[in-house]
Order: sequence, then structure tokens, then C-alpha cells
Amino acid sequence: MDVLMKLDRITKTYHMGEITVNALRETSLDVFQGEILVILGPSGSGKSTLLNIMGGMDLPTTGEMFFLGENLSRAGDKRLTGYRRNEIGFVFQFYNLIPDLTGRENVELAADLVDEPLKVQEVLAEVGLAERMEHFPSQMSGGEQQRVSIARAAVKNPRLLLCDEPTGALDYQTGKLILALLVKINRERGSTVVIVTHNTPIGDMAHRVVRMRDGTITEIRENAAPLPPERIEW
Ligand SMILES: Nc1ncnc2c1ncn2[C@@H]1O[C@H](COP(=O)(O)OP(=O)(O)OP(=O)(O)O)[C@@H](O)[C@H]1O
Repeated sequence: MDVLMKLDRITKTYHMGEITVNALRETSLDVFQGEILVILGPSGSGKSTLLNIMGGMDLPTTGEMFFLGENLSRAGDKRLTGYRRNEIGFVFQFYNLIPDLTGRENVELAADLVDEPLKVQEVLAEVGLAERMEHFPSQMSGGEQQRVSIARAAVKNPRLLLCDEPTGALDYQTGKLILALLVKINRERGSTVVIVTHNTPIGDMAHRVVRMRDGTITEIRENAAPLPPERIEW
């Protein structure tokens, strides 16, 4: 399989006064094009730190990150902004929508950032929001807000979709619907999807499951037969 991203001995160290936190210790990982990768691990194991580095939101302290062969770990702000804008879609636990904009406007804002966006109305219809796109986030349920946020990420047709606890604030059934949307985007658009969660059963939908502990990867497992999210139980 082709490598989309290569993480090579990444460390991330935070200094807080006298205290040093090793959020990542010499972590290496290849992410393959077109896969669904689920990163599991307990709170504080470094999952979000790794995801933020993958997304160019943060730089490693040492080690290198390559995206399609380009070394981004020492890239300047301008290049990283371009990378985030054009290649990455983010989905967060608490949606991070702009409250003063409607669902449609939130998605349009993202579409305007890239050269070749998908059609806003079509993407909103695909996530099941055709009827509710003129509502503001405060007028939507959590699941609807997360749909907007997935549409906002997907409209850019990004190569890499990074999702940090995308079901963390949702009930069980709604969570499964959201995961099914991520699978659909992976299948239909070919976006590589990385999902961070502490919810172990979600690993069953992945092509590969990465386990983290104390800032390192302790296991990488391949799933011969990933389950559709509807069949995952937690
Ligand atoms: N900006 C920061 N400054 C200082 N320490 C940080 C910072 N961000 C993360 N850390 C620390 O780095 C470690 C890894 O944090 P991270 O958020 O990556 O873990 P996580 O596995 O995503 O946890 P959770 O599931 O609770 O979100 C933790 O010990 C955390 O306290």
C-alpha cells in the first residue's frame, strides 16, 4: 500500500515550569493511503498530540513527519497553513462550529478556502442535512452539529480526515451514524481517515488499529474484516 504519511521517531515534550511532560516518545508510524486507522489509548497516552502533529497544528520537538514524501516537520508557518487548508479535514469532539453562521455557511466557509471544493449543498445532503442546513448550531442536536462538522471537513475533499473523539459527545446510536458517515467518505471519496478514541470497540471498524500508552505505540493490528459501524457494540 502507498504511504500517505510517515512519522519517524516523533517526540513531543512540554515544559511547564520545572515539570517536563513527554507527551510522545520516539513514535514512528506509517499511514497508508485510503485506510481507516483507529488510534486507541487511555487518557493522556498522547493520541491527540499525535493527531495534532499529523494535522500540522503542532510541530514535533524532535523527529520527522513526511506527507507524500515532503518533510513537513521543519516546514514554515506558511507551508503548514497551506497543508492544513488543502490536505486536511478536522472533526472534533465538540464540533467547533462558528455559532453565528448557519450550517450551510459553516460549510461554505471551508469550501471557500480550497481551489476545488465539492458542492456545498451536495455534501450537506450526503450527511443528511438537506432540510436543516439553514439552522444555526444552537438550533441543532449534537448529532446534527457533528454532521455539519463532517460536511465542513469533507467539502474540501481532503486527502486526510483527522477525527478526535468524533463520537465522544454523542449517544450510542448517533455515534454509530457519525462513524458510518466517516466510512462512507472513506469509501466514496478515498479520503484516508484517522480516528482517535478511547472507546476500544470502535477499533473493529478500522483497517488497522494502533494502541498507545505513555506516549508510544505499543501495538499495531490489522483487521482482516473491518465491521460496519452499525454492527459495533459498546
Ligand atoms: N499544551 C500542553 N502543555 C502541556 N502538556 C500537555 C499539552 N498538551 C498535552 N499535554 C500532556 O501530554 C500528554 C498527552 O496528552 P494528549 O492530549 O495527547 O493525550 P490523549 O491520549 O489525547 O488524552 P485524552 O484521551 O484525555 O484526550 C498528557 O500528559 C497531557 O497532559
